[in-house]
Amino acid sequence: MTASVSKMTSLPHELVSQNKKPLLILASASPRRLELLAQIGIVPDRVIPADLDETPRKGELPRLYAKRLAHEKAALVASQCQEPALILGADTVVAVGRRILQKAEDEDTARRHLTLLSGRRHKVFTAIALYPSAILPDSHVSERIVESYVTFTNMQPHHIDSLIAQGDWRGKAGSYALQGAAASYIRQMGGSPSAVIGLPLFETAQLLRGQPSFRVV
Ligand SMILES: Cc1cn([C@H]2C[C@H](O)[C@@H](COP(=O)(O)OP(=O)(O)OP(=O)(O)O)O2)c(=O)[nH]c1=O
Repeated sequence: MTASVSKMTSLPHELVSQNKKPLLILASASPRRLELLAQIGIVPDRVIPADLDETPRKGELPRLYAKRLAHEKAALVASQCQEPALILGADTVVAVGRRILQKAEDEDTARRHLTLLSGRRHKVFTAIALYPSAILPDSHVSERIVESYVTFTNMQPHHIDSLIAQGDWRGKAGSYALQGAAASYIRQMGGSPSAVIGLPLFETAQLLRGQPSFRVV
């Protein structure tokens, strides 16, 4: 597995002894996650994407895959962090039964995903994990996994072609964006809209409120 994270500079240890608020680090390259955090008034001190091999293990179930990746992203950044910090990792997985629809690399794959999703209900699992850096006292690892479902109406090939042409499929699990043009084909959804878009806001705020060293209003 290849893994890398940008180098961080360390801060003086007085920060810990003075019990100052730790940094919040978002371990994600997803612009959606940053926007969603901003929606609840949270601006991370740093954004440090974790560069991981995201290949599912053979036979890995979607829920466990999402959970594993959220933990791995947060743990990787935490392991290389020299400052008192809380590190938030997240992963969103679109699943049809046991089948995981990963972010498509090309239009043909995205078209296959949308064709599969057309006229049926699927699940979206988003896992979040919050890790303290080694230097942060009185903190613990915490996690939440949120299961949502989304039902697409029947889409004709020209509807799918139009979605593909608009480009929303890029970088999205399942090759669609609930927050984009695909919404005009989504008959129903249940669970957490913010989780489908990448970060369950209620659960994220819960995790942060549960950390003694971090205050969220
Ligand atoms: C289903 C769905 C997914 N998505 C996005 C959220 C995530 O950014 C992405 C799922 O891929 P992820 O691997 O969870 O996240 P990422 O690769 O964007 O970022 P990182 O791994 O660095 O944290 O799909 C939407 O924006 N809208 C949707 O409706």
